[in-house]
Amino acid sequence: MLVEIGQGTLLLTYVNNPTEPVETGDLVWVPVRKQLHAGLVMAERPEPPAGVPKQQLQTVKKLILKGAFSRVWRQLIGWCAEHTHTSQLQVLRTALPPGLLGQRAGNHKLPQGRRQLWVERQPHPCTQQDVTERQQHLLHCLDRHAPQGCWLKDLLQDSGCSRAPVENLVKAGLLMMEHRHHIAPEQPQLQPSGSGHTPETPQRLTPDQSRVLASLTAPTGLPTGGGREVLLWGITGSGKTEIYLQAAAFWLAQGRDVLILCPEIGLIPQLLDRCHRRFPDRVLSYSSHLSDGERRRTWEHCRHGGPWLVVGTRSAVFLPLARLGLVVLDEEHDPSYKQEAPMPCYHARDVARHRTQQDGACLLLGSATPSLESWRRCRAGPCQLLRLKERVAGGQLPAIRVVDMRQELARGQRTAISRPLRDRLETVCGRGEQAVVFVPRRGYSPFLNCRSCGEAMMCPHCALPLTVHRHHGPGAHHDVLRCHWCNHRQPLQTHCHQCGSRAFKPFGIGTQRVVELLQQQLPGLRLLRYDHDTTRGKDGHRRILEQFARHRADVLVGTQMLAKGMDLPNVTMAVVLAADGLMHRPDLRAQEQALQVFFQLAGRAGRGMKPGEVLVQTYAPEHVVVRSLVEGCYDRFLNQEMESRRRHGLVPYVRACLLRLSGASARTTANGAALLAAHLSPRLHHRRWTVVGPAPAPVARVARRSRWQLLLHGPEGPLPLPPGQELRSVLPRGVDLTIDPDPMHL
Ligand SMILES: Nc1ncnc2c1ncn2[C@@H]1O[C@H](COP(=O)(O)OP(=O)(O)OP(=O)(O)O)[C@@H](O)[C@H]1O
Ligand SMILES: [Zn+2]
Repeated sequence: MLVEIGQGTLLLTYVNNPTEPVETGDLVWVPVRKQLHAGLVMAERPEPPAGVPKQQLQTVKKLILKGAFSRVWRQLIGWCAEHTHTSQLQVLRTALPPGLLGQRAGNHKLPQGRRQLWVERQPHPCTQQDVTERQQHLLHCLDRHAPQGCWLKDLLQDSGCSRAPVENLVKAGLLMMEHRHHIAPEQPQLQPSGSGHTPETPQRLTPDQSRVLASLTAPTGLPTGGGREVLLWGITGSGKTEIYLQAAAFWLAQGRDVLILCPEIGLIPQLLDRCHRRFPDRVLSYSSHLSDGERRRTWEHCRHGGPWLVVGTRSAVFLPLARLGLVVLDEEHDPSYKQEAPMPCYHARDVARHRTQQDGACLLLGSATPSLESWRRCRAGPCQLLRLKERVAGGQLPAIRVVDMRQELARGQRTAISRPLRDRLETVCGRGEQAVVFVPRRGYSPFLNCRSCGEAMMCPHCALPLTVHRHHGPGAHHDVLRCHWCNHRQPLQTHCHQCGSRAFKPFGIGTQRVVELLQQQLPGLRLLRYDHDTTRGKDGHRRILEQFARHRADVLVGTQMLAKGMDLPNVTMAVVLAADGLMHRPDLRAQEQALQVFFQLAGRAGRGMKPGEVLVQTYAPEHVVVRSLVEGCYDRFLNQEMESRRRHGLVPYVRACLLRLSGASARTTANGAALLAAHLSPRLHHRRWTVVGPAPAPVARVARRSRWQLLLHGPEGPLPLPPGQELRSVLPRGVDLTIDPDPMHL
């Protein structure tokens, strides 16, 4: 029994309830220290665990929900645990909505619903006997429309059969049938607050879009049970979203559920609005914007009724949708699909792929700038490639102009806003059009230097400089220092703690600073800021985007969230204020990711009838990333990068795994890393894996904890790691270990 107590989750053993026996997958009440807690039955065993006398075990109190978790869903959790080297408990903690387990007897209101008959394939059929034609037809209907099972009444309706052949199949051991609670979809969720949606009809597809949709929905001829994977590589503004929606309509019409994942919470409101307009009553959402109760409700709805269209972020990939037909990963290249911490360090794309294979569903990966991993899967075979090479309205991709900041400097221009940028912004906004300006960092400036000794102000808890944030009061402003990693805040000091000097200078630029500079240099411009600090709260993203869409501002200055998904016809200019920071990060994927962001950002300009333009400020105009952007050659970049990775034996041609250690004591953590390396090396060597390190992590201390890491490299295939328990037993007390297979940052 899995029981959540306080912050932790435990696996406990109970005696089954004699009057109302419970089974694997049921949600039940169990006593823990004289209080009732909700628990999930994970497995049934004939005997108590070794060494535990049966009379010491307590008894299951009461059933809450029969069959709360299906066999297929539990298999998914098991697979994910194995794949991420995590316990099933930890995967469940990520996969379940907050507060589903736990001690909440009072407010634990799960919808009860009516009891109805549920039919599914017997997982291990024990007979091989012949079936009649009618029975064959029934099995075929079930496999095609509901491989995970369905309500008896739906199956009868779907197949046009009577109940007798179903019962015979149950007798023959090919099907199983049981009572479950069926919750009618009386109140599908929850339209976003304050938005009355006018229904919307599908758009007439362009010939290119029609071709893509036709191949997506064509019968595959795949044997039942197999999944299918498609990469939709469509340039920005080529109408991918419309294809997602029409593909969703196709699967919904067949009674199958559809899941659309977005990499970032800021993208959800717009997409959700469109889905609500297109499919009133069918739409659910699941992201951390929702309250615990709302998330639990979505979860519950997923198990019943439907078919649903769910829009969500990463963890929505675990929702218990029973008849999954289509999973879309929009912006599939986005690194936010990977969970870095806490464990399980899973990639939503891998989980989605496994699910779609399990359920005989379609996985649709959409991007204007596909990841190297997905591109490789296309070339190697398992993934089908569909392309959209034109913008919907036949509009051109915007022209890209590079401003060489070295020349600007030589001309005596010392500010971050170059002359060409100032001129273009003035012209564009003077015409009544709008611009977006991308700045990689938020805040006023990324760090504060002492002018006398050069010392940067560091966070007292982390090995990182503090960021300057400016607060504007009436008529005055004051600065505070903040750590973006541990949230530490402190007032600006008046003198340097190293040399006593009072001369401080903020270094580098963040979004706040750019707004201030633009205000000074183009006083008439109306500006809005779009970053983590200005989009707090439930409707934060929607609020700012709506203001901008209503032309309450001429320029939107923001971080990466600006680059994604925004579809505003009046935006004709996109600006990369400082390209260099992103391109030169010490990371294997730095170039690929920088180019992805730049292409995405460029794609925001000129989406309507008016042509767009892009301006990139950089000190390295001849850099391969800048050149690829200017020439519009993402393909070429991808192929060259892939060839270079192959030649040098780098991911994705090899596998990697990062072992991250952290502990309060620097010495003990370093010691732990060395012990772990010594323990692993012989075993890994044997399997042709190598250990790089131990080394301090790139950020060697966060929130007062030291961080070390071991990087493992080896041939493709399974990770030759012993179980996490064995690894942890090598470590000194107080040192934590995170296992991150296929890490995004190398
Ligand atoms: N068949 C169509 N007819 C008319 N307009 C369309 C059609 N398909 C899409 N559009 C419109 O074209 C615009 C761009 O489409 P969409 O946002 O789907 O592109 P996208 O490929 O998802 O772009 P990005 O990758 O940049 O987010 C939208 O305003 C959309 O409403
Ligand atoms: Zn800190």
